[in-house]
Amino acid sequence: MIAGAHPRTEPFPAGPSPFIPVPLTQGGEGRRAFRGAAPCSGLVPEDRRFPRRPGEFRFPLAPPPPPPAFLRPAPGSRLPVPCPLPRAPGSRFPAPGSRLPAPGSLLPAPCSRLPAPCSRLPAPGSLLPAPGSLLPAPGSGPGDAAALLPGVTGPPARGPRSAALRQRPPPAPAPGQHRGRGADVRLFSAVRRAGAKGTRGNPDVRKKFLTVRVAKHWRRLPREVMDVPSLETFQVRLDRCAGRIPEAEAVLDLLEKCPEHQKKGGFPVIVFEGLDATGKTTVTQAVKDTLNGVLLRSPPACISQWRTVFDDEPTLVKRAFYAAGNYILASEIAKASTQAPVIVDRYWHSTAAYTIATETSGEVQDLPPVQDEVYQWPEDLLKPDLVLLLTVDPDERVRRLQHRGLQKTKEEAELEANNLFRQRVEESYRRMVNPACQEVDASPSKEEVLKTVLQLIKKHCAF
Ligand SMILES: Nc1ncnc2c1ncn2[C@@H]1O[C@H](COP(=O)(O)OP(=O)(O)OP(=O)(O)O)[C@@H](O)[C@H]1O
Ligand SMILES: Nc1ccn([C@@H]2O[C@H](COP(=O)(O)O)[C@@H](O)[C@H]2O)c(=O)n1
Repeated sequence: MIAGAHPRTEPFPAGPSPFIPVPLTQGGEGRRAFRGAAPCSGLVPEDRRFPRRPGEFRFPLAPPPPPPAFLRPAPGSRLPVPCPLPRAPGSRFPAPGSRLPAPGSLLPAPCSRLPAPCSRLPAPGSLLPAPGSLLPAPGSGPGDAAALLPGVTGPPARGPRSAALRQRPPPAPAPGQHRGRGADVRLFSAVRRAGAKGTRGNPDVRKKFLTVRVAKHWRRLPREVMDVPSLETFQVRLDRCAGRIPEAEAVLDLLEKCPEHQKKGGFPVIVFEGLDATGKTTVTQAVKDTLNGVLLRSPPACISQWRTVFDDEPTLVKRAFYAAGNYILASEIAKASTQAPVIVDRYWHSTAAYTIATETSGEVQDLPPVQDEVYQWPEDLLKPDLVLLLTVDPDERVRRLQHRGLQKTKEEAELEANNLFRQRVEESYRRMVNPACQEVDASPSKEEVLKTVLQLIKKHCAF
């Protein structure tokens, strides 16, 4: 049975009658206690359970499987000299300006961000820079150099799933939508249109225009962030880093147990979103009690123990973890919503809003424009009936954070210190569509906020 789900034998509503608010609890502690919670033992196989603190464990419990035969060196052949890429002094990255080895050559010994020895460099034309091209200086782009190195955007690391993922054709674009690398396609079609109108017959102008537009776009959002989000995209991303992060393999195992294209049951699914300390824990608990519903959270309990591992990873890996959590959560929602109303504390909008805000800089005007594809809900992820965005006056939010008294995460500290980051997250939430968020001013008292929320639920959800 789903963690936290109420077993039900009779149709809703049973228990306390809906819309009669129950007394409000303090809130806050419950949700936070989830960071590092024990895994759902039923879902995680015995040999895949990890200790609570990530620092206790950094290597797979079992020795890694041998590389597939086609990657093993021929008998009698000499192993390559480890780490042929020159390193910048004191850095894990190759020195800026160093050249990549030829395709098919053997890669260096493991050095945290590089793949296991014996894996092969991808062929030219893949997402990696062409062989012989100059490597960017570490930290030079929004995704930083790590995002360009294998293990993050390189080929899937290993395993039969990797092979299956590689063989599968890329997902077909939705009607009217560009294929996977939408950012490029859109960017270049925009340039071509502008070129046709304003630069016809003047190739020099076109050249300059192209350079400026492309550079500007890449400083804002790396292409991978713009990829059309789907379960497969995130599986591939996790698979690529599974060689060095065993927890990624465990997440993939859980994902494989979730049926694809989950369908909602007959009861409403209501999601609560917002910055930290806006009152999500408090209000979700109260709504759950009032409606006699089921309360679920993202990331779900069975993977939340690995949050600290992924929170320290580059954005693309971190977000693939949270996105995978949303797909696992979807299967919990699908099941629970056949039994009772489902209240969800964070879901896809959180993953998207924090990704967009992290990968951009500057003011809200610098975010991708309203109606951009990045604000769309993934086609293959179960949709809720209603998404409520709790917003609170910034000073009040700081007071609540202090009152909560828990240690701040790195991201929460950044939210507090960096006004622009906070504004970008909130504005990204507001720009999400299909479904869009209904904004709720959560600054008033807990009782008033609950009343407003229950009215909105009554208005938008069929009971
Ligand atoms: N309407 C309200 N008025 C005053 N205080 C509130 C209100 N709602 C919540 N609080 C208090 O603010 C603090 C943060 O609330 P809560 O934990 O519910 O927020 P949250 O959005 O779940 O935070 P996080 O995302 O960090 O888990 C708690 O101490 C809680 O008691
Ligand atoms: N669906 C989700 C859920 C969470 N995140 C990330 O976690 C942070 C908030 O976690 P709390 O437990 O403090 O609420 C949030 O800032 C996101 O970075 C996510 O990306 N997607």
